[in-house]
Amino acid sequence: MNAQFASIQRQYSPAAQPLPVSYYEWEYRARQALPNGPFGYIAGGAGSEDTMRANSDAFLRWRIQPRLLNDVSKRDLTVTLFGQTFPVPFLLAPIGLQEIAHPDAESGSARAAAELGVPFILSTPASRSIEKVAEVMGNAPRWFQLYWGKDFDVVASMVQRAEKSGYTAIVVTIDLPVRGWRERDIRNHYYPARAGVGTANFMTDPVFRSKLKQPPEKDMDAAIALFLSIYFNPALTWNDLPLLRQYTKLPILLKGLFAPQDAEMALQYGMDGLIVSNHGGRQLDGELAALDALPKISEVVQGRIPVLMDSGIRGGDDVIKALALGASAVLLGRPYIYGLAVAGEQGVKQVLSNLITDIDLSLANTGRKSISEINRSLLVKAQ
Ligand SMILES: Cc1cc2nc3c(=O)[nH]c(=O)nc-3n(C[C@H](O)[C@H](O)[C@H](O)COP(=O)(O)O)c2cc1C
Ligand SMILES: CCCCCCC(=O)C(=O)O
Repeated sequence: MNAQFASIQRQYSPAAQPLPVSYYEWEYRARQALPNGPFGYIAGGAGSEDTMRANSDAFLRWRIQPRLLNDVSKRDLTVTLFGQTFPVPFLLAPIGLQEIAHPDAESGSARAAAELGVPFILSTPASRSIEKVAEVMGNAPRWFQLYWGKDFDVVASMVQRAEKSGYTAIVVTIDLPVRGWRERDIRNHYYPARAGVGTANFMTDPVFRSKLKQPPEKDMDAAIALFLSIYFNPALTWNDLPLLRQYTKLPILLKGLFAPQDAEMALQYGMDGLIVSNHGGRQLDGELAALDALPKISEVVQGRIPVLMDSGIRGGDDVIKALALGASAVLLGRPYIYGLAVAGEQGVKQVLSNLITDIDLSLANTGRKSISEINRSLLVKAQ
């Protein structure tokens, strides 16, 4: 582990500050910190939350079989994606509306990520703008997640703002043509976007603003109505994808991909990367666990483009299992938002530094020295 992580680990060690350690403690403390509405929005999934549970259960069906006596005194956690080398094999998943968790919001998460060199993926429905987050991150690595709404002028404008502000990849999320059936939100009557939460990238967008009769500062209701009317785009198809290429030179990844046939399509359409994800079980209950979908997708792709994965990553062993099943890197979702909810930026930093240490120790205990040495031979199916 490099000295920077070691010193942050000491600075934020649970002994020095009474912050949680395990995922379950963070979740418990977040539940205490937040009202029902925001907590349910973050923690909840679609329907009866079968898929959300399946995401975690899937990791239990694989067991790690270490190979020992292999001098693991020096270890390398780096991964290289699209020519950029990152110090750890995970990125922060795009999570919108972060101000419902804590006033530090995306600025806090992005600052914590930047301090540790963990790449941060900013969401389209963020509560802090593309430019604001770029400002707090300096030169630290960041990608932009795109919800491709109904108004392509606005979509293109956001992508170009991201490119100009130093984001180095575009993640197009394709698994939200419409909102999922989220029972906790229905029960709690919780629809924060209707109150304008998560609209920072729209309210600051010159093209979006040009479509309003009055600026949002003068008529917020009309601005929110326009946002809601263009946000979801159930009509999007594969044939729309080439258009995006005309507006950016950045690598384009598709997030939310599940079927091997769709992986074939993504290759045909020249996509640069894929993220196997079921949105943390928030969209379609009954879907396969994300980890179970990963091996077939990586078999189709055969290493031609990076395949990333999220939905259910909680600890270092989960990261190792996903990498062993073909992921080039993984995305961390809810765990860091619970860190944000409990202790703002410092909570995120603690969650990240714990995970980094956990991955490092787990790697050593598998008998591997580097992420590139992780492969399928590390795993056996649990009986
Ligand atoms: C509160 C919340 C908001 C999210 N917002 C977005 C988003 O704006 N864009 C996106 O692509 N995915 C979004 N996701 C999905 C995450 O990127 C990721 O796929 C998911 O959290 C992975 O599941 P896990 O957190 O259970 O590991 C969101 C997830 C949560 C929990
Ligand atoms: C109208 C705003 C919807 C935001 C969806 C964000 C997301 O991906 C999620 O909640 O999941």
